[in-house]
Amino acid sequence: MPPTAAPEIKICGLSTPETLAAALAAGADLVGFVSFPRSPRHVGLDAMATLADAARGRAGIVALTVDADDAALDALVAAVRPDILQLHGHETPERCAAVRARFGVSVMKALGIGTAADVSAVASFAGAADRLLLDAKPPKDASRPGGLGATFDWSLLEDLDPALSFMLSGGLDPDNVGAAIRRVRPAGVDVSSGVETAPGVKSAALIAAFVAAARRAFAGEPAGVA
Ligand SMILES: O=C(O)c1ccccc1NCC(=O)[C@H](O)[C@H](O)COP(=O)(O)O
Repeated sequence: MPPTAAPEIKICGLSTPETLAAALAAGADLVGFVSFPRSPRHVGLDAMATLADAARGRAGIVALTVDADDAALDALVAAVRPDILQLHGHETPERCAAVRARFGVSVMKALGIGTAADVSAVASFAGAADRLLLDAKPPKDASRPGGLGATFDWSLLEDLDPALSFMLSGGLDPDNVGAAIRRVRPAGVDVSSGVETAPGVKSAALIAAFVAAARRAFAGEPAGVA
């Protein structure tokens, strides 16, 4: 599932049929399911397959893994049949390209941004992944590499090659996503914590508010127009 020219809105970390239904009803373009046992959003393969089947044809199905080996990805791809594999660990450009070639699915590579050096590294992934997701760099002692609800300094992205297309994530929520889109001009946005009432507990109301706010900003509506 290659990206289109239209902006993409992704709701990540969905784990129940009810909140998946809310994301689909709100018009999310991509829905993400987390395979990382230490995460409060982790779903096992059987549950992920059931959720994916409910979303198939209505939104792009994104399966998120962290430094998964081929055996783990074999099992996940066979069970879930995702449209996109989100690689959220330390995968290199070579590993991203190898995953794409082996499984024949689109790859979304998440990259943590905390310094100018992190921004410099982004370009090396451009040919190896179909989508680049720029996220807040997790602290060294973080329990997981993403889904932490932390923003990063968006001004760092001013040094990015303007020809590079990327999605923005990291601490977005219904209140700040419009400003983020107007300032950073990403090709898409991704949220998890910002549409939750507690870690792993998604809110249908917050999902709807997030998608609506992002759509308004992508449509070029000025801030303050509801
Ligand atoms: O959500 C998790 O628990 C998670 C665990 C391991 C790797 C990545 C994880 N989440 C990634 C995301 O949900 C998003 O792609 C991104 O990090 C934005 O998250 P948030 O700042 O919570 O909106």
